[in-house]
Amino acid sequence: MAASATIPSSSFFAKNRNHLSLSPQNPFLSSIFNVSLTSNVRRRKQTTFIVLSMDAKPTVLVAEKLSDAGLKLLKDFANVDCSYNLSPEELCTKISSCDALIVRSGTKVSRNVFESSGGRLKVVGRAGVGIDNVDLAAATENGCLIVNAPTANTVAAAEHGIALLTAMARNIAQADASVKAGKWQRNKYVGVSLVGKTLAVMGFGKVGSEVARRAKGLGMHVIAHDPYAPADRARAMGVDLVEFEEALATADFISLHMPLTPATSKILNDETFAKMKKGVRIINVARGGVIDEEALVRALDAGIVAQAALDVFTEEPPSKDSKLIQHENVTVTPHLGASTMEAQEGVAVEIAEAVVGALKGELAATAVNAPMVPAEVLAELTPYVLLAEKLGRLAVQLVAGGSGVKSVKVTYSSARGPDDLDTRLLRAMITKGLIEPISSVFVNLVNADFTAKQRGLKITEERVVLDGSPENPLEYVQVQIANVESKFASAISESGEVRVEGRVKDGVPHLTKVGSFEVDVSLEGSIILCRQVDQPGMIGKVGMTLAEDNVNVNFMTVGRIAPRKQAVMAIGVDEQPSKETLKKIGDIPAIEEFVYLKL
Ligand SMILES: NC(=O)c1ccc[n+]([C@@H]2O[C@H](COP(=O)([O-])OP(=O)(O)OC[C@H]3O[C@@H](n4cnc5c(N)ncnc54)[C@H](O)[C@@H]3O)[C@@H](O)[C@H]2O)c1
Ligand SMILES: O=C(O)[C@H](O)COP(=O)(O)O
Repeated sequence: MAASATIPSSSFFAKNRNHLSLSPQNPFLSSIFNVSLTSNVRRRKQTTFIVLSMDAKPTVLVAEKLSDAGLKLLKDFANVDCSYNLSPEELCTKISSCDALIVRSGTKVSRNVFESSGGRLKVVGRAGVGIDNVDLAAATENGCLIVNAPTANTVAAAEHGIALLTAMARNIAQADASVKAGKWQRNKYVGVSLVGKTLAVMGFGKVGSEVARRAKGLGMHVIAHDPYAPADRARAMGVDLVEFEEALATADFISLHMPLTPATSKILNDETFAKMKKGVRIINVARGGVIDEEALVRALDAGIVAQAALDVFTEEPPSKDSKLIQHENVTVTPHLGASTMEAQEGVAVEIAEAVVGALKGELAATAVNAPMVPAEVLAELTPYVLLAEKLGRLAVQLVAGGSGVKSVKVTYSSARGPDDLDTRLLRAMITKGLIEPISSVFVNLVNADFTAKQRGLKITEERVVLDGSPENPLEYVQVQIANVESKFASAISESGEVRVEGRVKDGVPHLTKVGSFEVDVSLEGSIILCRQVDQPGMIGKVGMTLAEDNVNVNFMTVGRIAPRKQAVMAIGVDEQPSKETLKKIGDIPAIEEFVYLKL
């Protein structure tokens, strides 16, 4: 009857720069990928499992050119299929045999791609920043993790922005073409100076702030508009954060550095061009879609915009006879912002590490559609995450019929302040525990909230703040399911819900309450709950019945209202008892009800 810990301590975690490495048996691994070290690719209901057995490597499809350094990292871990220029149909066909996909901005990762993968595609790595070419909603619905490489090309993009700014101001591209055409037009290509001019940086994030820093070095007066940027960061760089309208009205140059979102789509349009200073110059190394390109042609023709320098387009490549591309006051490059040797090597390594990490079950620091939890927080939360899933599993199995579960309340009790506890991970795992035993749906950290919503499962969370030393992140977690009947009446609390409560003891999750009965059983193997009239010999009788079936008991406790009154016995078992054995337990005269629960 000795308890045994399921979570090794120090060897369990191996931290690296961005990730927390976890052993293959860990909760995140199974949560994100359902990886098994021993099984081969197999179907579980509708879900294909990724397999990391020694002889079955995952397959990574690299759909756009990636630097050798990144490819090498991938090849050390996976089978790598470099297939460039695939048509959408070819991509959909290939994807069903791939566990991961790596793209740049040139590949549309549409809903069709996720649906065609049949559940096998577990991670898409975007070797760059912008993820507007990936259908994030479809990825999330299909439980596919999206990671990007958000930092390695920042400087390259900023340098390209400055290159376009200076080239445009001095007509470099046009003058170059003219000289090569045998002309010598010194009067035609008189430029404008930058020093003392106002540059409005629209989007003061990574690239925008690097552009601002460089423009200050050129002697420009830099202002920025970004509704989400902290003013003190801008102030520290000598940049004034201003409202959108002010930026439009005062800038001599406008450089765009915001992501393409529904809010920024065509943010420069007829109406906004009309508010600009006559003769303004526009630089775009963000995304083509932030400008209404037809309106820009009109503004150029009207002389509102004197010049534009564009690296990105609504459609890439743009049509050859596009009026915008051919406009004599427009300088263009074919989406070269991130295209330096250094940046490409950087993004390739960054994305390869993130994809390999994700395939190993690590939580990526650059996850776009899953909770990003710092490694040290994750290390502390791990046993609680395991506890959360198991409590969800137990609670739903206690419900008669199971599927009527609609309203779940989770209570986290902690001596830490509410801001110190990120419950997204815990909520996702409770959701997984609640849904998986009663459905064919595969739930992971990526799709947990979506799946709960889709099933009409409302999960409310409550914090109980305890006095005392906040040594542990949590004291207990309680899961209550309202408006249901239980197949084990003793699991119903005084207030009428199915209730289970658990704690982590010495790093091991324990079930500590069922209904209003205190119990104490480590959450490993499976559990038998029996309600009986408290009397001598009960532990022996049940223990012997299990022993006769060669079922090993790993833990056993009795929680009772009072001596010789009603009691709930919780028994942890390593093996599944046979039906006959369970019947024999039920037939022991003092046992009033019992339930067998798989963890
Ligand atoms: N041309 C290229 O090759 C290339 C290379 C790198 C990045 N990019 C693009 O540049 C853009 C910026 O990249 P980043 O790495 O700096 O991203 P980032 O997330 O660090 O910065 C984007 C900034 O835009 C701000 N923003 C959001 N909505 C805004 C709005 N309505 N108005 C003003 N600001 C708004 C955000 O608050 C954020 O600070 C992205 O679109 C990215 O795809 C292009
Ligand atoms: O968003 C980005 O990172 C840039 O636009 C670069 O895109 P690319 O990887 O296609 O060059």
